[in-house]
Amino acid sequence: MVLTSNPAGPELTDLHGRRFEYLRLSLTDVCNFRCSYCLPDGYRKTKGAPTHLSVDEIRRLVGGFATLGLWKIRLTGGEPTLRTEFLEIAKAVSGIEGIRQIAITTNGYRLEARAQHYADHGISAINISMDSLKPEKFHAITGHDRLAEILSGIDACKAAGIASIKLNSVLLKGLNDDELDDFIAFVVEHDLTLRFIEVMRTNDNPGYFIEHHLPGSFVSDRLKSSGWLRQSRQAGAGPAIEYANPTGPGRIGIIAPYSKDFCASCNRLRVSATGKLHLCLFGDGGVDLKPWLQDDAQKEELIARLQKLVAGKAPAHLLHQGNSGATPHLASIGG
Ligand SMILES: Nc1nc2c(ncn2[C@@H]2O[C@H](COP(=O)(O)OP(=O)(O)OP(=O)(O)O)[C@@H](O)[C@H]2O)c(=O)[nH]1
Ligand SMILES: C[S@@+](CC[C@H](N)C(=O)[O-])C[C@H]1O[C@@H](n2cnc3c(N)ncnc32)[C@H](O)[C@@H]1O
Ligand code: SF4
Ligand code: SF4
Repeated sequence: MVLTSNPAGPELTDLHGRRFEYLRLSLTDVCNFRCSYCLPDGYRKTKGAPTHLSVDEIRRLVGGFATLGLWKIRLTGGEPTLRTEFLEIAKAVSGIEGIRQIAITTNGYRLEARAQHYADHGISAINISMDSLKPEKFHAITGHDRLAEILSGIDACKAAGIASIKLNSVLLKGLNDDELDDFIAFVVEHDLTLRFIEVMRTNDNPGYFIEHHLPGSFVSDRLKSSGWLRQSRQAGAGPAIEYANPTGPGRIGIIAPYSKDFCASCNRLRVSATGKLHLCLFGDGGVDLKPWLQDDAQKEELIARLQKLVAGKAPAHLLHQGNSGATPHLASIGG
């Protein structure tokens, strides 16, 4: 039996029997990196683009979701830490009744200096993107020579007592697939979890996808042959299948959206930086929630709207048919 986190209250469910307890909230589309699979030409401002949600709008939004049983919020982007009110937002969200975890996904920007502030403002889980352990290759993939900063940022997160620290590496044929053993040695040495993400096709990267996509089995075959043990999924966890080192510390996860039944256990929703609800990473253009975030008195209306919209979530993405929905790149929606 699955226990609900909101036993007395309403829930967010869809017609395929999935319950949603995890919100990925993008704080900004802006990014300072130029990852080759995401924003190879860097962030470009579009004229007349809608403004991002204010702190008050975010508070109302998360309050509505929390009433519907969502307890985990991941702040993402673009690069979420570039948002000037980042700490204020983290603090505001962590104080909302029912919210049990504030997580962030970051490229590690200024992490060493800021990790303690993050912890002090209620952030207890940090996922850090790190696509290579070789400085030159890291630079080539992200457009920035900042691997050393990430490494010292990881140490700072540990020192700040961040309870969960994970690394994300997009698995890229011909770019970092030769580093698999180095990544494994790194997580064992540093007692960390690293997840390999299969590169996903978006509307902007079809050629790149064909050139660099590698199935997650490239990693799982290697792990299984060395005796790594597949773990069961934790409550509220993302879609990664994780393996534990049989002889010591370290975990490796695989996020394989092209694998069978990947979407059957989908437990997350997304809201873009401008306040659009996206039912799927590869869905349509999203539904604007801003009109229901203007006054605290709109909460009942917001909740009713969320329940109605979420009920209609599609069963799965259509990536196998080469259909990435309306998603130009993952920075537009927060990954
Ligand atoms: N297709 C798809 N990819 C996802 C989904 N969730 C996460 N990913 C991919 O995995 C990347 C890293 O996810 P994270 O931001 O670290 O979040 P998470 O995997 O939910 O992390 P945990 O909460 O620590 O389990 C995302 O940016 C996406 O590229 C999902 O629901 N669908
Ligand atoms: C969109 S970024 C946003 C947060 C932050 N800027 C970062 O890079 O961690 C979130 C995650 O999406 C991953 N990502 C971006 N584009 C991707 C793609 N096309 N396929 C797979 N993962 C992708 C990144 O590697 C990163 O781990
Ligand atoms: S993956 Fe993250 S860091 Fe890289 S360009 Fe996209 S949003 Fe920026
Ligand atoms: S692709 Fe869409 S339905 Fe599938 S797991 Fe991701 S968000 Fe959920």
